[in-house]
Amino acid sequence: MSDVSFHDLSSATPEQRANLLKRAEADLSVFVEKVRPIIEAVRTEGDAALLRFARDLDKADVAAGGLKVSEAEFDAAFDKVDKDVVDSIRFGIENIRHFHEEQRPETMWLKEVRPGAYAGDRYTPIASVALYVPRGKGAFPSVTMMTSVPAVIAGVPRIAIVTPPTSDGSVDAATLVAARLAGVETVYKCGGAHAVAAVAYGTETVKPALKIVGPGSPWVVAAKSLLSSIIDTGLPAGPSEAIIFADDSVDGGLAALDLLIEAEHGPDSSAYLVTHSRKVVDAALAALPEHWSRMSEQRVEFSRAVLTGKRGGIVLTASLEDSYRFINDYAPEHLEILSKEPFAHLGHITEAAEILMGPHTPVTLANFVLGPNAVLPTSRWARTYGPLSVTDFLKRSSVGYVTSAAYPELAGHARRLARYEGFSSHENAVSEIRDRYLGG
Ligand SMILES: NC(=O)c1ccc[n+]([C@@H]2O[C@H](COP(=O)([O-])OP(=O)(O)OC[C@H]3O[C@@H](n4cnc5c(N)ncnc54)[C@H](O)[C@@H]3O)[C@@H](O)[C@H]2O)c1
Ligand SMILES: N[C@H](CO)Cc1c[nH]c[nH+]1
Ligand SMILES: [Zn+2]
Repeated sequence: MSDVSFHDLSSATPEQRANLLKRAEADLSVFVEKVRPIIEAVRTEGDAALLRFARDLDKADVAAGGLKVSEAEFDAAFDKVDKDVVDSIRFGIENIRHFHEEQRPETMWLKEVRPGAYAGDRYTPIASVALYVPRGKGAFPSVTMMTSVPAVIAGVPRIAIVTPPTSDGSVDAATLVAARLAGVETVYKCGGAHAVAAVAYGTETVKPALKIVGPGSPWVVAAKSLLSSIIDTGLPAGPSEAIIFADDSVDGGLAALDLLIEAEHGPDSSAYLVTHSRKVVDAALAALPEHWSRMSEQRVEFSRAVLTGKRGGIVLTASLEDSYRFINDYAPEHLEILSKEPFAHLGHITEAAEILMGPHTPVTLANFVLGPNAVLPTSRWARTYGPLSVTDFLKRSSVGYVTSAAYPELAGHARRLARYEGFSSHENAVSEIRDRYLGG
């Protein structure tokens, strides 16, 4: 398809190259300004604002008093969802659980740092967490699985899902099935910026939470940025993005197939095929029309917008090293390494939130059922954040214990440093005054 964006890195200026790294979240200013009054309305009006935004923004008819999903709605969801889909949700949850159980740290460890002096860490669950499950350009039982399972493993006592209602005022049935199978029973029918405000401030129905995690549209991302001093907003997960990296050992048609996976999320997604092989580029371009012919109209529209726009397409590099450099600069949310020898490339990649190895590990598998978490940092945040994990639902306290035998040596050194820093009370607390009380 000739209108697919094509970028030849060997002739790109530094500015053109820098532009390729920009995501939709690079400029949230328009969203931030629109979101500000939404947040204020939820803060001051509570449930009434949530019901109004459900009607005006989600086009959903939620009854007064109906913001929380009832037991009966949960039960009915199991009748609505195809049994095979329920089986696949169970299969996914099982793998996600196996994977995340490995992440759970020991409740406490203590190390003897000096004879008789101990120091370590203790982990306890965060008291209350909200899980954002999107429902704009698709339904996301998978996000329900990815957020709920680690929260339950961490032992968070109060977990609530917030998700936009559909037009009849219900919540996507598979989302409810996934929530219950993962062990979460509280679901509120609100989404977008208003949901973030609701869990930050609390309303008559929605209990406030200490933290919100989960991906969302720029509306959600903008609200999180405005509310980050009220509620912990966790890792930044915005519109989906992927790099499909191919060396010259694979078919470009396959690379094109996988390029479309994340490109179909929405027009604000980002997706590049990165390769130094002309042969791969030509085969990918030739294959795209056939792949598009097998997709729904809406997903063609979304992925075409991405691949013909400023945040997607094909990047032809000068060499393998140039490909590695571009990928590390870009720091993608999802990275596929399409190669007969994927592990030969792995050591060259340091900046990517998820790295999927070889042609049998397409992004789809990891999005749904492989086990690792598919809630991942976007917009280059993979340079400092990792995927959502059990530790996102825990907090860490340091623990120290000094015995009388170890005390004198530590006190002597601490005293000197306290004096140097000019803290007389700190110093007194480890001087001869303290010895008086300890009977020494
Ligand atoms: N990074 C990740 O881990 C990850 C995982 C899954 C999905 N995603 C991404 O999450 C995003 C989900 O977005 P989505 O749109 O499907 O669902 P969403 O739930 O995030 O957004 C829909 C909400 O936005 C609100 N909204 C829509 N238009 C609005 C307006 N004009 N003013 C105020 N609010 C408005 C709606 O009321 C609705 O509640 C996608 O971009 C997807 O790619 C990311
Ligand atoms: N690709 C998304 C994360 O960016 C996860 C997902 C769920 N469903 C489909 N895709
Ligand atoms: Zn996806």
